[in-house]
Amino acid sequence: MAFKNSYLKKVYDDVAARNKGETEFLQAVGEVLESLEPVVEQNPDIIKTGVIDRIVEPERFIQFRVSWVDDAGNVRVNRGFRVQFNSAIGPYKGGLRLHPSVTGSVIKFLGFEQTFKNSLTGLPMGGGKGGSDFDPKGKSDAEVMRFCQSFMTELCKHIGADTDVPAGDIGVGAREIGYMYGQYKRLRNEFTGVLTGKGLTFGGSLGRTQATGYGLLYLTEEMLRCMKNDSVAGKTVVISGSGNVAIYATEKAQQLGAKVVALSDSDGYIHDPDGIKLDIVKDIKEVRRARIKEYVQSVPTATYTEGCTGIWSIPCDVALPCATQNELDGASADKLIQGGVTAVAEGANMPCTPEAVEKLQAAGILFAPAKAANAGGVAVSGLEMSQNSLRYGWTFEEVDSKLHDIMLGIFHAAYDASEKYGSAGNLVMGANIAGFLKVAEAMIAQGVAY
Ligand SMILES: NC(=O)C1=CN([C@@H]2O[C@H](COP(=O)(O)OP(=O)(O)OC[C@H]3O[C@@H](n4cnc5c(N)ncnc54)[C@H](O)[C@@H]3O)[C@@H](O)[C@H]2O)C=CC1
Ligand SMILES: O=C(O)CCC(=O)C(=O)O
Repeated sequence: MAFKNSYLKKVYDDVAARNKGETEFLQAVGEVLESLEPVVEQNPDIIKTGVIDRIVEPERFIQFRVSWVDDAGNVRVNRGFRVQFNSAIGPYKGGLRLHPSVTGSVIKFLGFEQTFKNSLTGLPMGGGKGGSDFDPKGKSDAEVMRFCQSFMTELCKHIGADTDVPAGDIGVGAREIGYMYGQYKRLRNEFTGVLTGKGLTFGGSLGRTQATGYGLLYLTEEMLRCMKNDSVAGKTVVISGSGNVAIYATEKAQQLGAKVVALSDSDGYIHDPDGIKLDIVKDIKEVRRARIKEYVQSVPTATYTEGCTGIWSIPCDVALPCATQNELDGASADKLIQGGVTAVAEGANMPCTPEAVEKLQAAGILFAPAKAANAGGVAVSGLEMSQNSLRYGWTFEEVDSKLHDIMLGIFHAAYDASEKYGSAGNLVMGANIAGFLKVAEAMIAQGVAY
């Protein structure tokens, strides 16, 4: 990390010393602190409030044992986490990830980012995140249910509709939220909006399934319109991943008139130059929970290639990384630039490495960071909380129109902050600053012992 400001360098060094080896968390903290240099320069009094020293330390970090019994009768043990990062502007809010790569560092980076993302939505939500190193791949429905029940048996002691409201993330969709909600209700005997992403028959919001992918395209469209007088229509788009975010990003991109030519999973990627047939992908991923390579059995003109990073060699106008953190590195950024990319927007959380972001920005590529670009999911989660509190449900069109307005608001908040703090068009800096300022103001108003 290259800090010009000695105070920010000291904050970063303290975080690095306290969180040794937590590379993902340190990467996320370093990026935000770098963005705050002009804020500290313009308002040196902020140092005395200690708000920056406080915002990088989670309010609470919970780690717990999750034991469950597999179909063969064996006892299995996983590690569960919930980080309650910041509650200055609302109850902790953020998803749960089930993936073998989950560690304390991954959960902390996600919870830290969530704090600023939630602030950008304009809704009253603090930052949190959780999950487990449980691997849902290859598990039966009954095993997933038993795991989710055991996980919630501990998690329910720490969450609540006005305290902390988890939702889905990688490996957690409608099925897992249903099992967890059922267990919460059994244990607590209360029907509240304690989770979002719920099924539509028990308090879920229309539009939550589509929200992150649709929101990503609403923001990308606004970025192209305002910064390049252009639009998504007619563009060739490459999207990584083939989960919730990637599928609904593809759907909205196609509705806006773009051609999506590639998708991937953790084994490899498909390239369909004629345009991805989304109904086939939905059947493979949402119904059969199978691998993306099966696509070429239905579409023989498409190709399948093993490995994840090759997808960025496919020439495109717009690239939307929607799989996982650090999936797009400096070499992949070079390939995208050579392939003529003009805009990159992050659907996943922190999918581009710092080197990739630097290269894309230096090449003049429009770049929308995750905190802004993928905030649509949590925004509609916030709308689900509102509907639960009202004991009411809005139509799909009502939710979608609010989502659209929120995403445009996020783009303009980030753009305006980038201008005000001297880096017009640098949306990484703008999103970090705009997200930070609201949380910081609330923390200062609430006093030092939060
Ligand atoms: N679901 C949501 O509402 C939101 C999700 N996100 C982020 O979006 C990303 C994707 O999440 P979801 O779509 O919800 O998860 P998901 O579990 O529905 O799908 C994840 C997909 O990524 C693929 N994948 C995993 N590692 C990969 C790799 N190295 N290369 C290529 N593909 C890989 C998986 O095979 C799967 O198809 C994550 O970073 C998540 O944190 C961000 C905001 C909201
Ligand atoms: O809907 C939510 O509460 C969380 C979504 C999420 O995990 C994210 O924005 O990364």
